[in-house]
Amino acid sequence: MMPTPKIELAGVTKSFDGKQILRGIDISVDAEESLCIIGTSGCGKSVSLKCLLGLIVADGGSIKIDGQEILGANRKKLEAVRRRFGMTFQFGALFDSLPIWQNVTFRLVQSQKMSRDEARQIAKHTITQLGLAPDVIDQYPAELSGGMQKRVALARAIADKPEILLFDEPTSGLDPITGGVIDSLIVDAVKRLGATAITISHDMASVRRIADKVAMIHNGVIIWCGPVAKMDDSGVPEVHQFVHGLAEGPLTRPSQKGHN
Ligand SMILES: Nc1ncnc2c1ncn2[C@@H]1O[C@H](COP(=O)(O)OP(=O)(O)OP(=O)(O)O)[C@@H](O)[C@H]1O
Repeated sequence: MMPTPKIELAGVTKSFDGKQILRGIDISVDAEESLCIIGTSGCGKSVSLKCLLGLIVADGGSIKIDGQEILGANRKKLEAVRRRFGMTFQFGALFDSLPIWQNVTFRLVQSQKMSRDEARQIAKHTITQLGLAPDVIDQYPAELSGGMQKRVALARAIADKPEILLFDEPTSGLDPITGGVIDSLIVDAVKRLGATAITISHDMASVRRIADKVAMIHNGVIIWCGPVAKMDDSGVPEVHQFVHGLAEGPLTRPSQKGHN
């Protein structure tokens, strides 16, 4: 018998103000698998992850975690489900007014009554695993470089050892070397935790490092999903154009051609 997928979205739809963004998203991710979602800007990658987290309520379809339906679940159930997720957001990941140790252990302190010393120890342990110096825990986000802030955001996502990790453009805005370091930290963390991961990325080098499986969203549906090794010969013109960053192809909108 096939194992139950860890995460399964089936026919997920979502419109905003009459505009349909998701037209029936089907995604299945097995336990301990790492999926990357790709697609042009505004195609609905973040909306899909937010539906999965219950931050946005999908209009229709089904969203299951370990075979349990969560679309339409009550707040209590959603909160319990959310606790199983670690997430790094694309923007504004850290709380500027809190020192790094509080940023990293924010959820742990909230959900478990934990002493200040214990929280500081966990923060120190987690950030040093990610290659930051232990004394960084007493600094504030504004004192750190972009790459260090991404490591702190990653530390926060993994500090309470979640089963599922979601990353929204984890390497955006980083130089390629720092981006590569963050990618390998993500791969290590996912392996170490035995977590299931979904990452949104525009950076194809990063996708090749992180993904077991890749799914591309276009016009509100998944137009291709397959192992990362098959991405280069998907046979789908939109995937080919995106993966190779070609200016010409089916994804190029008419408004971007001529007319200027
Ligand atoms: N809360 C919201 N209210 C109204 N429209 C929204 C909302 N959230 C997203 N959208 C719209 O849904 C579309 C998809 O947004 P989404 O953030 O998922 O894109 P994306 O694929 O993640 O893009 P990018 O790669 O640029 O981050 C956009 O047109 C966006 O304006």
